[in-house]
Amino acid sequence: MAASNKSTLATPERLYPNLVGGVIEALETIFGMDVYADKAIERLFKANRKWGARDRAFVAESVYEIVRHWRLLWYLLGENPSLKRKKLYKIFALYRLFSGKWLPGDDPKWSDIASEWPLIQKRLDQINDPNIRESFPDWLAELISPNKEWTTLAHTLNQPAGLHLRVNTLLTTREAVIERLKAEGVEATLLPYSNVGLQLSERVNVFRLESFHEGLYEVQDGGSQLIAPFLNPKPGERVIDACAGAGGKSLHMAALMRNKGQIIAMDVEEHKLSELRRRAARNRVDNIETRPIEGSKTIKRLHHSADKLLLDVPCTGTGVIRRNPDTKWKLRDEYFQRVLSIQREILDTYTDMLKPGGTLVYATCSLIDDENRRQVEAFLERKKGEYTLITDKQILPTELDADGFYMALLQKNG
Ligand SMILES: C[S@@+](CC[C@H](N)C(=O)[O-])C[C@H]1O[C@@H](n2cnc3c(N)ncnc32)[C@H](O)[C@@H]1O
Repeated sequence: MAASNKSTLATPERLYPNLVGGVIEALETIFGMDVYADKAIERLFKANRKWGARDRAFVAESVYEIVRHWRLLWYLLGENPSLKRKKLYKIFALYRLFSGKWLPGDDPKWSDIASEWPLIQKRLDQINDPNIRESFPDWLAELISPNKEWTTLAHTLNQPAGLHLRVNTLLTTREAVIERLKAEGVEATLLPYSNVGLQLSERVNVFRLESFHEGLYEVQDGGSQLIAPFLNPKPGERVIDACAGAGGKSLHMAALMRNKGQIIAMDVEEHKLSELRRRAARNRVDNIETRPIEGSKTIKRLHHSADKLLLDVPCTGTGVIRRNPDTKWKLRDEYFQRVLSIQREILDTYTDMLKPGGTLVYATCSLIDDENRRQVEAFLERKKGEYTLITDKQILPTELDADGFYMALLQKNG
């Protein structure tokens, strides 16, 4: 957080106590009850239906910014993190001052923080450690930072992410969608690095637009839009998307395949596949068949059946920290180890579904090498010459306006 006088949102004329109270309540839920920020905010909004768009934006922005800079704010205060209300109000006030936002100076609630400001500024000037400055736990920074410009990357991961769309080329073109959005009052421009991508000039709720309900586009980060073309599925092929979730990449592959051939979209969570079916109907995609994974039999039945295979595996989500800043505080080593072992198992067993000579993409939204290149190298070694790594790529938010992704293209030798 750079001290600045600019707020991305209109600052309310007053700091309404109920809104500030909402921010505090959300922080208590996030840190005290281990609830993700988006869910905590959703809950808060449901309980306060009278809040208007501006109120909601104020609460959401304040909560996200405080979560992003949680370590730094407590460091500046010179105290250990606490969930005591009084302390949280102090953290809120510090966040306002620090980001150059207006704080009512004559309110006694904020007076002590205002008097501590010179000391706080001194502490700030003396920080040399990027993990404190950019608020990352040391253990996580150690995992992400090797071979990367850490200071810049950590800073970039604290910038709110933009809103990207993937245009459904089965129904329309990027240019036509730009025009359509304009008529609906939304400004969009071409996303330079994805030939189906658009970026919106401001965050708007596109889900309420008619153009969205017509299936003309999906909300999908630009980095994520690079994964389906990396596998390059062709019309008429049989493709398996083994960790399809709600189908962001299945739908993209269907468009690349011109709706011809077959995509088998699998996941261990059936509710995600039912969301995928809803999205497919909206996108007028009819070459996707969903199949829940109920055990090893589901995989065995598809032995040697796919021309192409996408393994978009569960991961730590460290590439999407811009969107989910609480990952920094919620991620535990135990979960990290579990995810590594699930990835290993998916690689070892799901690759049986690929035909000899077929290609697969292993992908994560992680910035940690253990989940990425190292995971792939270990797989190649275990499989002793059965597979060849064709190429791999790490997308960094410092290089593209995108979330962080890793993708590796492998061939099953014939
Ligand atoms: C990164 S997400 C997939 C996102 C999705 N491909 C998309 O583009 O929207 C990983 C998915 O893997 C699923 N998953 C977790 N464990 C799995 C397993 N053992 N086999 C298959 N899928 C699994 C999760 O439910 C989650 O939907």
